[in-house]
Amino acid sequence: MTASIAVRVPAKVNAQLAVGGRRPDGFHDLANVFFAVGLYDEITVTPADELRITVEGPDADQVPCDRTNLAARAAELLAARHGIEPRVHIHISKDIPVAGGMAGGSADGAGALLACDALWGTGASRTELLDMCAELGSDVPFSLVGGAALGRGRGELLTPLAVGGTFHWVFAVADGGLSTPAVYGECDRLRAEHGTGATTDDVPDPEPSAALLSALHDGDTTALAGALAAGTAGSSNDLQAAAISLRPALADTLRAGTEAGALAALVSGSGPTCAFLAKDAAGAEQVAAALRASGTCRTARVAAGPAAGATVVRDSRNAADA
Ligand SMILES: C[C@](O)(CO)[C@H](O)COP(=O)(O)OP(=O)(O)OC[C@H]1O[C@@H](n2ccc(N)nc2=O)[C@H](O)[C@@H]1O
Ligand SMILES: Nc1ncnc2c1ncn2[C@@H]1O[C@H](COP(=O)(O)OP(=O)(O)OP(=O)(O)O)[C@@H](O)[C@H]1O
Repeated sequence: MTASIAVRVPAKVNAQLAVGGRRPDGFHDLANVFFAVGLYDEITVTPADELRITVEGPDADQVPCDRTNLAARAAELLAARHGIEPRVHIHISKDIPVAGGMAGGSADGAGALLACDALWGTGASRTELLDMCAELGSDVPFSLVGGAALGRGRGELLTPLAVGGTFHWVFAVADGGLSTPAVYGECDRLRAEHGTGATTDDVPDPEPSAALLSALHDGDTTALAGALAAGTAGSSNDLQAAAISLRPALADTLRAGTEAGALAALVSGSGPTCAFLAKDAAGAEQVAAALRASGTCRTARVAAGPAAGATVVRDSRNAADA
């Protein structure tokens, strides 16, 4: 039987994204409260003559199938570290919106790393995997660990967070993505325009919100809704103003979700996906239906969390699949 391993990896929303000044290396220090939700990409690896990527799913045409794909870069990185050739076919079944601020590419990078490590028997430790994830991108370590975590540094230095319940979210998926560097750049531009300066000398160090962390810890949806709306300009996401500046129609999407009964509305990470917190599963379905009917987004998806991180779900070398 051909060996084949499949890994499932969740999307994320940033419950808080406090953005510090631009560092000399171009990145921004963050207090990034990552929260994994139950929307998944599945990455399947099988031995092949050479590295090959295929993608299926509604947005597959927007995903590169060359070596710029984060999954291909992950396989090459792992192979280079172990002095082997990355002879693997990586198939991505994509359900996470592309360039949507939900770490879809990062999920594929983390998933490919875990799957190839199992396929090749390279036996990387958790620390080595996390180190390679950080090399691939700031969001990639969280895609591996999932759950909820506070990300410091550029987001790669993770501390797991305890979450005391299930939270129900709705995600309004936009037509077309937003470039993450462009949104950070717009955040810097807006800060400079408002006379605050944009570098680490000018902007206070980002700090996690105590109220938000305790709402997560207590599983308290009402308290979390309050904390999501409590940051700069009415959002816990410091990139929200920049995303709206680049895509003004996002303000209409946020309003439509709020009018539909969402407890809180915010841009997910660098956007353009908008995230809405709902009271419960039925409330989430209701907000999603209203958003779909509002004409302010391409579609709306419901997802609960926290969701587990990258997980092997099929291994043809084992009799029992997960
Ligand atoms: C917006 C978030 O999704 C929130 O979790 C992340 O901060 C983005 O993480 P990512 O997509 O993994 O980003 P990376 O691939 O590491 O970096 C892409 C680009 O985003 C900008 N970037 C990213 C992370 C960070 N802390 N500061 C930044 O300024 C930089 O211009 C960088 O060149
Ligand atoms: N496996 C991948 N899946 C999706 N996009 C990829 C992948 N590999 C590389 N890319 C490129 O990365 C860009 C950003 O895609 P991605 O879906 O990761 O964005 P994102 O969800 O906004 O990321 P983040 O939330 O981490 O900032 C895409 O436009 C695409 O060109």
